[in-house]
Amino acid sequence: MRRASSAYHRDMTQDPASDHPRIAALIVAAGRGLRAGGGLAKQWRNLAGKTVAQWTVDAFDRHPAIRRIVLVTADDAPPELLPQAGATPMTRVTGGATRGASVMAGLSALDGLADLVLIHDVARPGVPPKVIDAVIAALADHPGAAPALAVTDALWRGAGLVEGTVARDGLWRAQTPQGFHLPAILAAHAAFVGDPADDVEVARAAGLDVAIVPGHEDNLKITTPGDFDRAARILERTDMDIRTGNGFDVHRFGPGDHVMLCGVAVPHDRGLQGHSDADVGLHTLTDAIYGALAEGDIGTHFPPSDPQWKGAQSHIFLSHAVDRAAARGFAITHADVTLICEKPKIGPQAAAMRARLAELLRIEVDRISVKATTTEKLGFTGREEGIAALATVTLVKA
Ligand SMILES: Nc1ccn([C@@H]2O[C@H](COP(=O)(O)OP(=O)(O)OP(=O)(O)O)[C@@H](O)[C@H]2O)c(=O)n1
Ligand SMILES: C[C@](O)(CO)[C@H](O)COP(=O)(O)O
Repeated sequence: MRRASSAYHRDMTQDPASDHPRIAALIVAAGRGLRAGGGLAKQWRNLAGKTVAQWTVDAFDRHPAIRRIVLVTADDAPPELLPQAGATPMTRVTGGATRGASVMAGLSALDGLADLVLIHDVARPGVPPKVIDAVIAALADHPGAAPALAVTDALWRGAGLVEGTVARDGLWRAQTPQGFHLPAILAAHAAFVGDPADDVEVARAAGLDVAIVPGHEDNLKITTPGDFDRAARILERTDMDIRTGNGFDVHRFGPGDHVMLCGVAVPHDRGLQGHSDADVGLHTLTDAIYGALAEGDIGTHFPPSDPQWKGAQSHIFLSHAVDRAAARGFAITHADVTLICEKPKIGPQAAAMRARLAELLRIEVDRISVKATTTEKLGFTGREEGIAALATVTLVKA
């Protein structure tokens, strides 16, 4: 049995002889969603900004272990609502009249192209990465693995009146993805007669052991109309992307009668030297934003070798970084700048600097901190040879 490893990389060789199993996600989306009502099948409906199917595809697309996605849909799936592929290759195949038939269509399309397959309901858009991780990890030791939650409420039998209580010990609420070694589950589905509740039933009928791994409440299946609101709340909560960037810069003193710091001209008996106006505070903040975006640094976007930036006002650089963040859907929620110098004194200028940074970052002034420190006469700032600056920014994409 080829062992699943935690060291998955999308750029691994596709060589079937590789030590790493090739893992595919099979997303079944050929159902009619009758219990959810609303006309349009539930997987094509909008949920917190994108279709249910797009959320589900994205959950597997961004999981680093998944090499390939097969999406199973009905022939009449609305073309304009089909999910877009991301970095992971995705193919679409036509499903059947039952869930089992749709799974079989997807498995057949994957034959020979994967070692492990994770079979997932499109109607579970909030599947957390750690649930996918747990299924994959368990496949190292078992031919099948599936997430589930222990039943915690009392269970009754009855209709209108309670007729009895059912022992809940050892009962589980089954979820997906249900993961298997592909050849084994393909053979199991091919041999199965009837309409299985899920792939675990098929696997067990073929004598395959299926390990139970921890499921998650966020992995709910949208089944009835009320599930849409619950799923939207989960996705809005879990899809937040919060980033921190840091920056550091130094400029040396030279001749002059002021220094530019955080966009404010501060009178001083020397100036700061640099290719631009040498505003060490703005440069540091700009680098922090590029860092949070993982888009290089100020030199990447404004090369010092380019004469057009000679003497440039540094707010141009900061505004570019702020525009990049906005274009990527990020809001800057906080910036903290520390200026390191013996002189000039920063305290009397800090309010003006915060106000200018609020304009440039386009956020409220109470989200901006400007502070200063000395190095106790130690080092190059202590000897008053230059000014150093540190910055930290927080970016949030909701
Ligand atoms: N012929 C079918 C039937 C179901 N499914 C998929 O299997 C999963 C099972 O979830 P379920 O809630 O039963 O979906 P539906 O069958 O669409 O819903 P309903 O039973 O309410 O019609 C869903 O992802 C559904 O799209 C499928 O691919 N092909
Ligand atoms: C596979 C499944 O999601 C496990 O919980 C479920 O059985 C499929 O949906 P259905 O509501 O039982 O049709």
